[in-house]
Amino acid sequence: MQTNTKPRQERKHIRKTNTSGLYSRAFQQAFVKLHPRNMLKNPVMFLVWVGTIVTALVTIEPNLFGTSPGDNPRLFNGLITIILFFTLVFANFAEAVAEGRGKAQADSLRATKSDSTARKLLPDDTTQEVSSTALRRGDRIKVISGDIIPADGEVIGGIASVDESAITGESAPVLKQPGTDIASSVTGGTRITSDELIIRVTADPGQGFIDRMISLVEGANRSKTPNEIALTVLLAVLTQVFLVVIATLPTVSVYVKSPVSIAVLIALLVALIPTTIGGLLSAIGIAGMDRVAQFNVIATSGRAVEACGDINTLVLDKTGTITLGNRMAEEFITVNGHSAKDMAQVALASSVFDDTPEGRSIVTLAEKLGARIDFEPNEAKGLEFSAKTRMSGTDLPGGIEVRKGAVDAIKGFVRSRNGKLTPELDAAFEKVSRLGGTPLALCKDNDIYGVVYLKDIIKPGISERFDQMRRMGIKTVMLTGDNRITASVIAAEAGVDDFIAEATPEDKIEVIRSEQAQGKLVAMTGDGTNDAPALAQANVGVAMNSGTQAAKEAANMVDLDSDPTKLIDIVTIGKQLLITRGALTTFSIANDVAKYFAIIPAIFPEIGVSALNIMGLASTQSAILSALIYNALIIPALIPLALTGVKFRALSADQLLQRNIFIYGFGGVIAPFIAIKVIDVLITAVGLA
Ligand SMILES: Nc1ncnc2c1ncn2[C@@H]1O[C@H](COP(=O)(O)OP(=O)(O)OP(=O)(O)O)[C@@H](O)[C@H]1O
Ligand SMILES: [K+]
Ligand SMILES: [Mg+2]
Repeated sequence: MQTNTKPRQERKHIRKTNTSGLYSRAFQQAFVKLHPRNMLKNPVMFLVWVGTIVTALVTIEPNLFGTSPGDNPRLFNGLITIILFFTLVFANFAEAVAEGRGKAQADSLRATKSDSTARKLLPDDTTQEVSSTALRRGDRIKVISGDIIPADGEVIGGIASVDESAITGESAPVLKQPGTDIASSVTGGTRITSDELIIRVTADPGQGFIDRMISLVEGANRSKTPNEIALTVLLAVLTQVFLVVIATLPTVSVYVKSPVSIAVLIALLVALIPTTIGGLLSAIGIAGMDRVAQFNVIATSGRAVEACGDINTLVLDKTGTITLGNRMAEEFITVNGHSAKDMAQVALASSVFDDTPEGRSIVTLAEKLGARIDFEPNEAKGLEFSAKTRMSGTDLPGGIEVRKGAVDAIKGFVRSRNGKLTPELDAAFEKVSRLGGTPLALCKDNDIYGVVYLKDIIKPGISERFDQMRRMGIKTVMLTGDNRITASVIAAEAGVDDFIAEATPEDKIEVIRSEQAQGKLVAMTGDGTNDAPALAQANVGVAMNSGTQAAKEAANMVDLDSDPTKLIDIVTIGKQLLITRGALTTFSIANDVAKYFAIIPAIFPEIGVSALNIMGLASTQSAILSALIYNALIIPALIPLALTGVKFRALSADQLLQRNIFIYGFGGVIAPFIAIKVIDVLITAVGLA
């Protein structure tokens, strides 16, 4: 087996979104989002919202809820109100920036959509000009070179090249023709660049692929993911606990003769409840979907992206996913005393009707070796390759049957016609298999002529990717229709954990089910109609954009670049999303330690808790304001991290947890001590407190 030693070509396809004006629009949105209907969705921030209103009231009338202590309660309460207000604005800003990136992408997609006129084919095959919005599922339309295809559909006539760059960003035109699974589906909004096509419309207006993409990247129907809901509930419970604790403080404070004003209580509450993660939570989720979109993958829901982070098992095809997949006939190995010329002749006859890349490469090699068609093609009949029979071939005039296919399939064919099998055949089969190639046996009636060596190459860099997966605790399973020896050679070289050889399409769904029965979450890629049930069964199913409509509908993600290895990148993004959320939650809660040390001694200076005043803050007021200012500023400070995700390393879940607790837990305790002290010095210097 030869492998390419060139470094792996990075096929990143990061989509560029126009970010000019993104921040100013997000800043405006941050104010719009202050509407109570919006704030209610986030219990932690809603409490801050209520607190802001109360502090605003005691700014206007300091004695509204009992007397406010201090020299100038109005100034102090006013400062608290401003800081709380900005805490809300910063949290909304985080969400708006995350949403804004998706909106920019939606706008660029929308630009590809235009209400054009379409040529609808009437039952008598004459054409009628109609508006593209009048087209319905089932209509037949004609598109000619230069047209924007007005709707999603299946090609039922003609052959033409189509520029799909509007959705894939890839400028090379794609050939479209009827019949073939892959090449017969077209997407509305793409442009036909040659010839003409007859298309059967498969989507009503507004329901097409681009329409769905727009609403997805816009987050129009984004709903919270299960993990996000769980965390929201946890944060709400934590918030309630602090609320109860703070509510008992006035009683305590009367007892220790150190009255605490309502504004101070609210400041203390806001400092202690998890506003950092509460403010960044939805931004983290939106950014995760957005990162997937930047990889040119469209996810149908945030849930799907998040599920990627929990994946235990990755099911991958061999041909085209782990290997480059353009299997070419490399060599004909003759058996049973047949000459090379005779074998080439039979190989050509077996493949003239075989339209697969394998079939075409066999024709090319046979012709190179001098073979020529020596029968009347109109009197012969082609037998298409199927993954079930694992054979293809031609019925020649005069009842002669020429077949090629998987060696055991051809052996079965020959045996059923009382042909003889020789050890020579097994030797040729083994030779090709041990090279990691696909051996195809070739026969004419019951006589075996030899073995065709279909050569394939493992994608450069793929074994490093599998190593990465293993370190993350993800099991990789390779599925192939190929024989056991070839499968084991490729599996060993690529470094997958497990493989299944001689797999039928049904085996795929079986593998997924059995992994799921053990409580595993499974991800897979696929493109054919065959794959649709397996894509639906998998927890994460990624369909290739080049695939059939059925596969795309069954999947929860569509890869616009049709690159099966993208699944590995998506899993990484999902993991990163979960890790980012965990890290920022840890950080947010660890922050409380420092805020506690800053505020409690400041509130109760009389009763000796000043022993806690290890920070040596200037005054009660300065301590409270410093803690609150830190609490507000930490949100925008962490927006970049929330949007890009914490730096990702391929480690097991346990190692990652340890590492993150160390960095974000320990860092979360230390950072506010320093920051609050610095803010205290600054605001004292400018005379604010
Ligand atoms: N055009 C063809 N004509 C005859 N036999 C073929 C042809 N293409 C493939 N085969 C045989 O059928 C087997 C099954 O093919 P199938 O496409 O299901 O699996 P595969 O391509 O080998 O594996 P993978 O699951 O990685 O795609 C192949 O291993 C090969 O032996
Ligand atoms: K807080
Ligand atoms: Mg295949």
